[in-house]
Amino acid sequence: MTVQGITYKFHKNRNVQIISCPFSGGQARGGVELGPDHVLEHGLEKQLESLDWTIAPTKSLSFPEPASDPDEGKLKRPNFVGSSTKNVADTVAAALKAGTFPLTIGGDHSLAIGTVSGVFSQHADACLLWIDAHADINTPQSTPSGNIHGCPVSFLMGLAEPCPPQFAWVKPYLKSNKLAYIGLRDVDPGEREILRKHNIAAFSMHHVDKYGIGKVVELALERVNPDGKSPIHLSLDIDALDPEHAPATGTPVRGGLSLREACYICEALAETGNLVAMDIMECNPALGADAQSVNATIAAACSVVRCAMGETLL
Ligand SMILES: NC(=[NH2+])NCCC[C@H](N)C(=O)O
Ligand SMILES: [Mn+2]
Ligand SMILES: [Mn+2]
Repeated sequence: MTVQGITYKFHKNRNVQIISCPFSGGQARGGVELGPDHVLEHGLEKQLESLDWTIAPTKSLSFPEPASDPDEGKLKRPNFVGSSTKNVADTVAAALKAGTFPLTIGGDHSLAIGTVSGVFSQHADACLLWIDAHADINTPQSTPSGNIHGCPVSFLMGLAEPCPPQFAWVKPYLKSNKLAYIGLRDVDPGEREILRKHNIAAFSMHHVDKYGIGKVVELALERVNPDGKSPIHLSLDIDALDPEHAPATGTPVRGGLSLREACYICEALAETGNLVAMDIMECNPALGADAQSVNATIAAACSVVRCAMGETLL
């Protein structure tokens, strides 16, 4: 692939399927369902076109709320999240079957139950890079909040026992040696135990400071993709970034990634040539202190996506 005289070794097939997911059922704060429209209004499609991607007509999913949705144990809105994420899984799988790169814009991070299921249904040997302040690996028992956006990884790994019936369709594709985190700094006690028990590659902000982001990405890829052959799914929660850069999000945590560190992660994954899907999640335009902080958050989301799609690699 040559663009303006520059040869790219990554993203051999530059066809992207944007999947807009205005979904907020995995947490309690209104407004995260507005994220996709804001990101699209920021001009993401044009930006990707200028990076020489062919854009399939954007798929905008709609998520009908079930008439009745009682808690399942501690879990809130299990029917809504279960059916919505199934829809996302089918859409992501179809995008991959059609030879496109699924770029899913959330919406809250429970959507990743769908995106990751869709990717692993097509690429059984894939690995998952989860860039987030949070581990999102609570089980239905360990969740302190009952918000399912704090639980997707446990469902994907089959750690929820018994599995809530709304998520019986989720296959436990994700093995502990195919998952790596970067950016963690707010991990619940139950999650900490799970990460240790399963020996999951978890790089916190401490490791980013200690080793530098370049080394951390290298270490993460060594753990989940030692032979360099696995397809990579990148699931990026905008709250991985420091609230200075991305304040408009539901669960901000201070002391996060700089914009450049987040961009670097995306560039390094693009550079592998193995990136097959990306999620950008948890932008909540209703939560910025003012228009400027919303705009900064949306601009940061567009930046990291462009970096993952090849912008800054020359
Ligand atoms: N996707 C997110 N922003 N997740 C935040 C999760 C917060 C907390 N660990 C919980 O389980 O409720
Ligand atoms: Mn998070
Ligand atoms: Mn998250």
